[in-house]
Amino acid sequence: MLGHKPAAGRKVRLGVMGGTFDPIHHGHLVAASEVAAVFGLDEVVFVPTGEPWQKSHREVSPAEHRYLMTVIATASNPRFTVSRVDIDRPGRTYTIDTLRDLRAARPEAELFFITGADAMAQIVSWKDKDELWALAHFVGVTRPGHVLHNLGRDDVSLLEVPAMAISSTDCRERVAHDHPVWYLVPDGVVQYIAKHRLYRPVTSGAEVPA
Ligand SMILES: Nc1ncnc2c1ncn2[C@@H]1O[C@H](COP(=O)(O)OP(=O)(O)OP(=O)(O)O)[C@@H](O)[C@H]1O
Ligand SMILES: O=C(O)c1ccc[n+]([C@@H]2O[C@H](COP(=O)([O-])O)[C@@H](O)[C@H]2O)c1
Repeated sequence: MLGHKPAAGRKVRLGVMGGTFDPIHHGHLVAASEVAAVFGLDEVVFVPTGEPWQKSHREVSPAEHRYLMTVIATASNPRFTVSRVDIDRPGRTYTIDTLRDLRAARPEAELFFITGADAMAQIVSWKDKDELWALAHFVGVTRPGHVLHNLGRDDVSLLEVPAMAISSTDCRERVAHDHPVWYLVPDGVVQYIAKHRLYRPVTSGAEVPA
Protein backbone atom coordinates (compact mmCIF):
# COMPACT_ATOMS: atom_id res chain seq x y z
CA MET A 1 0.00 0.00 0.00
CA LEU A 2 1.22 3.49 -0.79
CA GLY A 3 0.86 6.33 1.67
CA HIS A 4 1.95 6.31 5.31
CA LYS A 5 1.04 3.76 7.96
CA PRO A 6 -1.08 5.16 10.82
CA ALA A 7 -0.12 4.67 14.46
CA ALA A 8 -1.05 1.22 15.79
CA GLY A 9 -4.76 0.93 16.54
CA ARG A 10 -5.74 4.04 14.58
CA LYS A 11 -7.81 3.85 11.39
CA VAL A 12 -6.18 4.92 8.13
CA ARG A 13 -7.30 8.48 7.35
CA LEU A 14 -7.79 8.66 3.61
CA GLY A 15 -8.41 11.96 1.82
CA VAL A 16 -10.35 11.78 -1.45
CA MET A 17 -9.78 14.59 -3.95
CA GLY A 18 -12.24 14.20 -6.83
CA GLY A 19 -11.95 16.36 -9.90
CA THR A 20 -12.00 16.52 -13.66
CA PHE A 21 -8.35 17.63 -13.59
CA ASP A 22 -8.40 18.96 -17.16
CA PRO A 23 -5.60 19.74 -16.41
CA ILE A 24 -4.62 19.22 -12.76
CA HIS A 25 -3.06 22.43 -11.37
CA HIS A 26 -1.35 23.70 -8.24
CA GLY A 27 -4.68 24.83 -6.72
CA HIS A 28 -5.72 21.15 -6.49
CA LEU A 29 -2.35 20.07 -5.06
CA VAL A 30 -2.14 22.83 -2.45
CA ALA A 31 -5.72 22.15 -1.30
CA ALA A 32 -4.98 18.42 -0.89
CA SER A 33 -1.69 19.06 0.87
CA GLU A 34 -3.24 21.52 3.33
CA VAL A 35 -6.18 19.24 4.19
CA ALA A 36 -3.73 16.35 4.65
CA ALA A 37 -1.66 18.40 7.10
CA VAL A 38 -4.57 19.80 9.11
CA PHE A 39 -6.56 16.54 9.32
CA GLY A 40 -3.54 14.27 9.77
CA LEU A 41 -4.35 12.25 6.65
CA ASP A 42 -2.18 9.22 5.89
CA GLU A 43 -2.88 9.44 2.18
CA VAL A 44 -4.82 11.50 -0.34
CA VAL A 45 -6.19 9.65 -3.32
CA PHE A 46 -6.89 11.79 -6.39
CA VAL A 47 -9.86 10.51 -8.38
CA PRO A 48 -10.18 11.87 -11.93
CA THR A 49 -13.80 11.85 -13.11
CA GLY A 50 -14.97 9.57 -15.91
CA GLU A 51 -17.91 11.46 -17.35
CA PRO A 52 -18.37 14.66 -15.34
CA TRP A 53 -22.09 15.19 -16.03
CA GLN A 54 -22.16 18.77 -14.75
CA LYS A 55 -19.49 19.71 -17.31
CA SER A 56 -21.42 18.28 -20.27
CA HIS A 57 -21.75 21.82 -21.73
CA ARG A 58 -18.13 21.61 -22.84
CA GLU A 59 -15.82 19.02 -24.33
CA VAL A 60 -13.71 17.29 -21.69
CA SER A 61 -10.32 15.77 -22.62
CA PRO A 62 -10.11 11.97 -22.82
CA ALA A 63 -9.97 10.35 -19.39
CA GLU A 64 -6.59 8.69 -20.03
CA HIS A 65 -4.93 12.08 -20.61
CA ARG A 66 -6.46 13.49 -17.43
CA TYR A 67 -5.51 10.36 -15.48
CA LEU A 68 -1.89 10.43 -16.70
CA MET A 69 -1.51 14.15 -15.94
CA THR A 70 -2.80 13.42 -12.42
CA VAL A 71 -0.26 10.60 -12.00
CA ILE A 72 2.57 12.88 -13.18
CA ALA A 73 1.48 15.74 -10.91
CA THR A 74 1.25 13.60 -7.78
CA ALA A 75 4.23 11.29 -8.39
CA SER A 76 6.70 13.15 -6.19
CA ASN A 77 4.52 13.09 -3.06
CA PRO A 78 4.65 9.75 -1.18
CA ARG A 79 1.25 10.44 0.42
CA PHE A 80 -0.53 11.16 -2.88
CA THR A 81 -2.02 8.35 -5.00
CA VAL A 82 -4.40 8.21 -7.96
CA SER A 83 -7.44 5.97 -8.39
CA ARG A 84 -9.08 4.81 -11.62
CA VAL A 85 -12.45 3.95 -10.01
CA ASP A 86 -14.32 6.77 -11.74
CA ILE A 87 -12.71 6.46 -15.16
CA ASP A 88 -13.09 2.66 -15.24
CA ARG A 89 -16.80 2.79 -14.28
CA PRO A 90 -18.95 3.26 -17.38
CA GLY A 91 -21.47 6.10 -17.49
CA ARG A 92 -21.75 9.38 -15.63
CA THR A 93 -19.57 9.96 -12.60
CA TYR A 94 -21.35 10.40 -9.28
CA THR A 95 -19.57 10.89 -5.96
CA ILE A 96 -21.93 8.42 -4.28
CA ASP A 97 -20.38 5.69 -6.51
CA THR A 98 -16.84 6.99 -5.94
CA LEU A 99 -17.23 6.78 -2.19
CA ARG A 100 -18.95 3.37 -2.26
CA ASP A 101 -16.19 1.95 -4.47
CA LEU A 102 -13.43 3.37 -2.29
CA ARG A 103 -15.15 2.10 0.87
CA ALA A 104 -15.30 -1.38 -0.66
CA ALA A 105 -11.66 -1.23 -1.77
CA ARG A 106 -10.40 0.28 1.49
CA PRO A 107 -12.68 -0.97 4.27
CA GLU A 108 -10.05 -0.09 6.89
CA ALA A 109 -10.08 3.60 6.00
CA GLU A 110 -11.98 6.64 7.25
CA LEU A 111 -12.74 8.84 4.21
CA PHE A 112 -12.41 12.62 3.98
CA PHE A 113 -13.86 14.02 0.74
CA ILE A 114 -12.14 17.28 -0.21
CA THR A 115 -14.08 19.82 -2.21
CA GLY A 116 -13.49 23.43 -3.25
CA ALA A 117 -15.97 26.20 -2.47
CA ASP A 118 -17.51 26.15 -5.96
CA ALA A 119 -18.12 22.39 -5.94
CA MET A 120 -19.38 22.60 -2.34
CA ALA A 121 -22.06 25.05 -3.44
CA GLN A 122 -23.25 22.51 -6.03
CA ILE A 123 -23.59 19.51 -3.69
CA VAL A 124 -27.33 20.09 -3.29
CA SER A 125 -27.63 19.09 -6.97
CA TRP A 126 -25.52 15.91 -6.67
CA LYS A 127 -26.99 12.42 -6.99
CA ASP A 128 -28.22 10.87 -3.70
CA LYS A 129 -26.85 13.87 -1.80
CA ASP A 130 -28.50 12.86 1.48
CA GLU A 131 -26.58 9.59 1.53
CA LEU A 132 -23.15 11.14 0.95
CA TRP A 133 -22.60 12.28 4.54
CA ALA A 134 -22.64 8.75 5.95
CA LEU A 135 -19.86 7.63 3.61
CA ALA A 136 -17.26 10.33 4.23
CA HIS A 137 -16.48 13.41 6.25
CA PHE A 138 -16.67 16.40 3.87
CA VAL A 139 -14.02 19.12 3.97
CA GLY A 140 -14.82 22.31 2.06
CA VAL A 141 -11.82 24.45 1.17
CA THR A 142 -11.61 28.10 0.23
CA ARG A 143 -11.07 29.12 -3.37
CA PRO A 144 -10.50 32.68 -4.69
CA GLY A 145 -13.65 34.09 -6.28
CA HIS A 146 -16.03 31.75 -4.44
CA VAL A 147 -17.82 31.96 -1.11
CA LEU A 148 -17.48 28.87 1.09
CA HIS A 149 -20.78 27.79 2.73
CA ASN A 150 -21.08 24.89 5.16
CA LEU A 151 -24.54 23.85 3.86
CA GLY A 152 -25.87 24.26 7.40
CA ARG A 153 -24.35 20.97 8.53
CA ASP A 154 -22.31 20.48 11.69
CA ASP A 155 -20.54 17.44 10.26
CA VAL A 156 -18.93 19.36 7.37
CA SER A 157 -15.57 21.02 8.04
CA LEU A 158 -14.44 24.23 6.39
CA LEU A 159 -10.80 25.01 5.92
CA GLU A 160 -8.96 28.06 4.66
CA VAL A 161 -6.18 26.97 2.29
CA PRO A 162 -3.47 29.14 0.69
CA ALA A 163 -5.22 31.16 -2.03
CA MET A 164 -4.33 29.89 -5.50
CA ALA A 165 -6.24 31.84 -8.13
CA ILE A 166 -5.86 29.08 -10.71
CA SER A 167 -8.52 27.20 -12.64
CA SER A 168 -8.30 24.47 -15.26
CA THR A 169 -10.41 26.67 -17.54
CA ASP A 170 -7.81 29.42 -17.34
CA CYS A 171 -4.98 26.94 -17.98
CA ARG A 172 -6.75 25.58 -21.08
CA GLU A 173 -7.37 29.09 -22.40
CA ARG A 174 -3.78 30.09 -21.81
CA VAL A 175 -2.48 27.10 -23.77
CA ALA A 176 -4.97 27.80 -26.58
CA HIS A 177 -3.62 31.37 -26.81
CA ASP A 178 0.03 30.31 -26.58
CA HIS A 179 0.44 31.81 -23.11
CA PRO A 180 2.61 29.96 -20.56
CA VAL A 181 1.21 27.66 -17.89
CA TRP A 182 4.60 27.18 -16.20
CA TYR A 183 4.19 27.32 -12.39
CA LEU A 184 0.39 27.12 -12.67
CA VAL A 185 0.66 23.37 -13.27
CA PRO A 186 3.56 21.03 -12.36
CA ASP A 187 6.47 21.00 -14.84
CA GLY A 188 5.71 17.45 -16.02
CA VAL A 189 2.15 18.48 -16.81
CA VAL A 190 3.39 21.44 -18.88
CA GLN A 191 5.48 18.96 -20.89
CA TYR A 192 2.63 16.46 -21.19
CA ILE A 193 0.25 19.14 -22.52
CA ALA A 194 2.83 20.22 -25.12
CA LYS A 195 3.72 16.66 -26.13
CA HIS A 196 0.09 15.69 -26.76
CA ARG A 197 -0.94 19.12 -28.09
CA LEU A 198 -3.79 19.32 -25.59
CA TYR A 199 -5.99 22.43 -25.53
CA ARG A 200 -4.68 23.66 -28.90
CA PRO A 201 -7.23 24.85 -31.45
CA VAL A 202 -7.75 22.08 -34.02
CA THR A 203 -6.41 23.13 -37.41
CA SER A 204 -7.86 21.42 -40.46
CA GLY A 205 -5.68 20.35 -43.38
CA ALA A 206 -7.15 23.19 -45.47
CA GLU A 207 -5.67 25.74 -43.07
CA VAL A 208 -1.99 24.80 -43.51
CA PRO A 209 -0.12 28.12 -43.81
CA ALA A 210 1.66 28.87 -47.13
N1 LIG B 1 -7.61 26.98 -7.05
C1 LIG B 1 -8.32 26.12 -6.29
N2 LIG B 1 -8.34 26.24 -4.94
C2 LIG B 1 -9.08 25.38 -4.18
N3 LIG B 1 -9.83 24.35 -4.68
C3 LIG B 1 -9.84 24.19 -6.02
C4 LIG B 1 -9.09 25.06 -6.89
N4 LIG B 1 -9.28 24.65 -8.16
C5 LIG B 1 -10.13 23.60 -8.11
N5 LIG B 1 -10.46 23.31 -6.82
C6 LIG B 1 -11.34 22.22 -6.37
O1 LIG B 1 -10.82 21.00 -6.89
C7 LIG B 1 -11.89 20.11 -7.26
C8 LIG B 1 -11.74 19.69 -8.72
O2 LIG B 1 -11.78 20.83 -9.53
P1 LIG B 1 -11.77 20.79 -11.12
O3 LIG B 1 -10.98 19.62 -11.59
O4 LIG B 1 -13.15 20.94 -11.65
O5 LIG B 1 -10.89 22.10 -11.43
P2 LIG B 1 -11.36 23.54 -11.93
O6 LIG B 1 -10.16 24.40 -11.92
O7 LIG B 1 -12.55 24.00 -11.14
O8 LIG B 1 -11.81 23.19 -13.44
P3 LIG B 1 -12.63 24.02 -14.53
O9 LIG B 1 -12.07 25.42 -14.58
O10 LIG B 1 -12.44 23.22 -15.78
O11 LIG B 1 -14.08 24.02 -14.06
C9 LIG B 1 -13.18 20.88 -6.99
O12 LIG B 1 -13.64 20.52 -5.69
C10 LIG B 1 -12.74 22.33 -7.00
O13 LIG B 1 -13.58 23.15 -6.22
O1 LIG C 1 -22.29 13.15 -7.51
C1 LIG C 1 -22.60 14.04 -8.31
O2 LIG C 1 -23.75 14.15 -8.79
C2 LIG C 1 -21.52 15.05 -8.70
C3 LIG C 1 -21.81 16.14 -9.52
C4 LIG C 1 -20.78 17.02 -9.87
C5 LIG C 1 -19.49 16.81 -9.38
N1 LIG C 1 -19.26 15.74 -8.57
C6 LIG C 1 -17.88 15.47 -8.08
O3 LIG C 1 -17.26 16.62 -7.61
C7 LIG C 1 -15.86 16.55 -7.85
C8 LIG C 1 -15.43 17.80 -8.60
O4 LIG C 1 -16.10 17.78 -9.84
P1 LIG C 1 -15.80 18.82 -10.99
O5 LIG C 1 -16.88 18.53 -12.01
O6 LIG C 1 -15.92 20.19 -10.37
O7 LIG C 1 -14.44 18.54 -11.51
C9 LIG C 1 -15.64 15.26 -8.65
O8 LIG C 1 -15.23 14.23 -7.79
C10 LIG C 1 -17.02 14.97 -9.22
O9 LIG C 1 -17.26 13.59 -9.47
C11 LIG C 1 -20.23 14.87 -8.22
